[in-house]
Amino acid sequence: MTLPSSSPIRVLRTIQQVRQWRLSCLLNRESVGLVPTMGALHAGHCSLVSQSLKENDRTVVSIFVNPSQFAPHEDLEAYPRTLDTDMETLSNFKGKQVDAIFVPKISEMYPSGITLDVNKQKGAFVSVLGCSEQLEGAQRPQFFRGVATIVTKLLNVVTPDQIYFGQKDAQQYVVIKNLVKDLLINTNVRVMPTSRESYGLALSSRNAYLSDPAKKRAAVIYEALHTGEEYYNKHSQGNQVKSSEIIERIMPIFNEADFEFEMEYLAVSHPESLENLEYVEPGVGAIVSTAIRVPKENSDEKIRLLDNILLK
Ligand SMILES: Nc1ncnc2c1ncn2[C@@H]1O[C@H](COP(=O)(O)OP(=O)(O)OP(=O)(O)O)[C@@H](O)[C@H]1O
Ligand SMILES: CC(C)(CO)[C@@H](O)C(=O)[O-]
Ligand code: BAL
Repeated sequence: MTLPSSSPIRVLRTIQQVRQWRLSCLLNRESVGLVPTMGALHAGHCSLVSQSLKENDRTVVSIFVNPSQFAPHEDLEAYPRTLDTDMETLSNFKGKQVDAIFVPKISEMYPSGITLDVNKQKGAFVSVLGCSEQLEGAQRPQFFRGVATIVTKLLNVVTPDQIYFGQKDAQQYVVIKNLVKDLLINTNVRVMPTSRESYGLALSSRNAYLSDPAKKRAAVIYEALHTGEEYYNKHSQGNQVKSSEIIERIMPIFNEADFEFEMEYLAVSHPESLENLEYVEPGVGAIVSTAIRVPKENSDEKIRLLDNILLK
């Protein structure tokens, strides 16, 4: 896990190293962008990095598979870890380069230790009020608390001018925006559009669990959401549109899919509060989001994928 000695990218492993790096940026009056990731980098992550490179003097990418956002039965152990390839990917940006990669150990980020059992976690974990019990929050109760905790820690360590998230994990960025606002954290939360395969499937590190044919089949997720978007765009010219009508356009596409899937939720939510919406008002808009478990090829195992569409 090393970069070529000629690489200008600094690999920071401790909080102290990050703080020193950050201080040097401050002394040079350089703005800093932070892109938090769990690694297994793909073009979606790279779009966040490119944006940060454009908008800041310096960019740091964190790579940390955060245990506290996984429940004990989830895929923490199996989660793809491809640090060498990730470092290569981050070294290969054309033009302006990433300045630093932060790759902390678990003990660095969780000095009081950590257990995956949310009821036994000690130390300062960040509770998220409001939207934590809906959608992802209902399906993965530990998820928002874990994400809010690690992102707060990263913000405390890096103090970036801007922090970058992807539209794909819509509920995550809504939670983070609320957290930054409510805890009066001095950073700008930037959200970048979802990068997709040419056939529509949202890029995701967990796609690595699927074969190419299984990924192609999973493209039905985007096809279905896009059908809902088209319906909304056609009927929303100055009018509110009933959420149930949007859902009624989306569901048949899923039902015609030629594989067995499990839908955890399909919801039309307010873009800022994530409250369930009965009607979508043009100008206010909505997030139509879904979590689907799609089968791996030749296996009973199902992989959980997220996607969403932003209605304007
Ligand atoms: N397809 C994508 N387009 C744009 N941003 C993305 C995309 N996929 C992930 N991101 C963003 O990259 C950041 C890091 O995400 P993460 O490392 O968890 O990757 P991921 O692909 O979302 O992984 P997972 O499969 O675990 O959901 C998050 O802000 C996430 O929203
Ligand atoms: C924001 C994040 C890096 C926190 O671990 C993670 O949830 C992710 O990659 O989306
Ligand atoms: N991108 C979301 C990270 C997670 O599912 O844990």
